[in-house]
Amino acid sequence: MDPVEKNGVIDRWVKKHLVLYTGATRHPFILSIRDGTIDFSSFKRWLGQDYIFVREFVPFAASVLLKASKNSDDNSDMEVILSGLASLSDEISWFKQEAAKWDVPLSDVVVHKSNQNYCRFLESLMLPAVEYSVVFTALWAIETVYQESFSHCLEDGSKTPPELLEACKRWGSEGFGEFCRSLKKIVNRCLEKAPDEELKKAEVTFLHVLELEIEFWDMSHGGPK
Ligand SMILES: Cc1ncc(CNC=O)c(N)n1
Repeated sequence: MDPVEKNGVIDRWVKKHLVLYTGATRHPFILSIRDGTIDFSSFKRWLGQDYIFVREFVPFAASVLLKASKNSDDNSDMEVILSGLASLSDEISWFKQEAAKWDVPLSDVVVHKSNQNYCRFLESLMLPAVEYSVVFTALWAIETVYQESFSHCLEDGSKTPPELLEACKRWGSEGFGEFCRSLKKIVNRCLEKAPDEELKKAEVTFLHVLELEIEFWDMSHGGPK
């Protein structure tokens, strides 16, 4: 086995699509948090939209859990996803608390087009016919973009405003990093065994997540709409 093969499919894809990957994980929105120049109205816009996204993400994660219980050849997959679902329960409470702190009325957030597109994409992945390896690739990518983005705002030398540290720690912490590494191991295992056509589908799904994440950041970063 050559060293590239040994690293697994995911590392190969990240290398192959590094420009898009970096576009999602080092977006100007994130860089503005890290260098302290962020406009708080952008953060508030992100907060309201992401609360809506996360509420849609819960049934998606649950659909992956369901597929794990039926298709997985490793019964620890289910435990990993279940722990993710448990954190989402915490996360929803956090969003509500944070929104109150920032005076963002969650009940009347108007869903932005980019968010709607992303949620529609999640819905398409919830269909029973979509393969386990494909949905797991999406789950890994969605979580990892946030992990890589927010951990960047906690690194030495970052000037993240203290008001935003808690948000950054939610996804940038070591615990969430460990969770993402567990997801990556599972995806690599699934993809190693996937037939070529399924592998191609998973790669396209990965790229689609990156594009949707970039559009999500764009929406937060841009002017009021
Ligand atoms: C747009 C987007 N992508 C990924 C995440 C992280 N997953 C769950 O919280 C998120 N909250 N929002």
